[in-house]
Amino acid sequence: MSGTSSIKAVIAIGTKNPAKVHAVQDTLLSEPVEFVSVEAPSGVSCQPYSDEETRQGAINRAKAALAETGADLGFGLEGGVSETDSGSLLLCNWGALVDTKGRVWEASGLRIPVPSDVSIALSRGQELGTIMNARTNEEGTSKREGAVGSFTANWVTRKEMFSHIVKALYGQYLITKD
Ligand SMILES: O=P(O)(O)OP(=O)(O)OP(=O)(O)OC[C@H]1O[C@@H](n2cnc3c(O)ncnc32)[C@H](O)[C@@H]1O
Ligand SMILES: [Mg+2]
Repeated sequence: MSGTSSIKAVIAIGTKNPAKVHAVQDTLLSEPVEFVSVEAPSGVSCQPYSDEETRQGAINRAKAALAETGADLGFGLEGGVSETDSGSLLLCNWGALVDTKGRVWEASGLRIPVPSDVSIALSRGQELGTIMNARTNEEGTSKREGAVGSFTANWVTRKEMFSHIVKALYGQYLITKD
């Protein structure tokens, strides 16, 4: 049987975390693309502690995912916290999309205050995922609803939050790629 097969762009996703992988795959479901997910180093600390570090982690992951796979596009998504002028913490999340020409598109997502008990644990050097597991008495919260889900009674989940970033990245890419 012969058929016409359209050539699909391959998108590499720089993580194995299902909350992030599904955010990309489900958001771009109707686009002419294929997906591959790979562990990609963020090149920043496990728990980024500023907007800039979180943003850089997303860019590094996107570039590493592209380099590891030879895909057409690479997505990097990174979660972190950033300090306000008054010293309190906000959850922050960043995404980057890169292409084979070295172009980079960026977007950040929802910011929401981190409750003070969680902030204190973070300031002692613990990773947010670990703190949230202990706080909810569950394992793998960062792979599901995430801290943002816990702080919003699951009105905003980690996947949904990253989906918004993915839309902002892909939309920017579509209008500037040519
Ligand atoms: O496998 P990777 O992709 O690294 O997935 P991760 O869950 O470790 O995700 P990040 O490195 O991007 O996140 C940094 C830390 O923040 C935690 N985290 C959990 N939920 C989060 C949320 O809603 N926003 C930001 N960070 C979150 C996460 O578990 C990590 O400890
Ligand atoms: Mg991580």
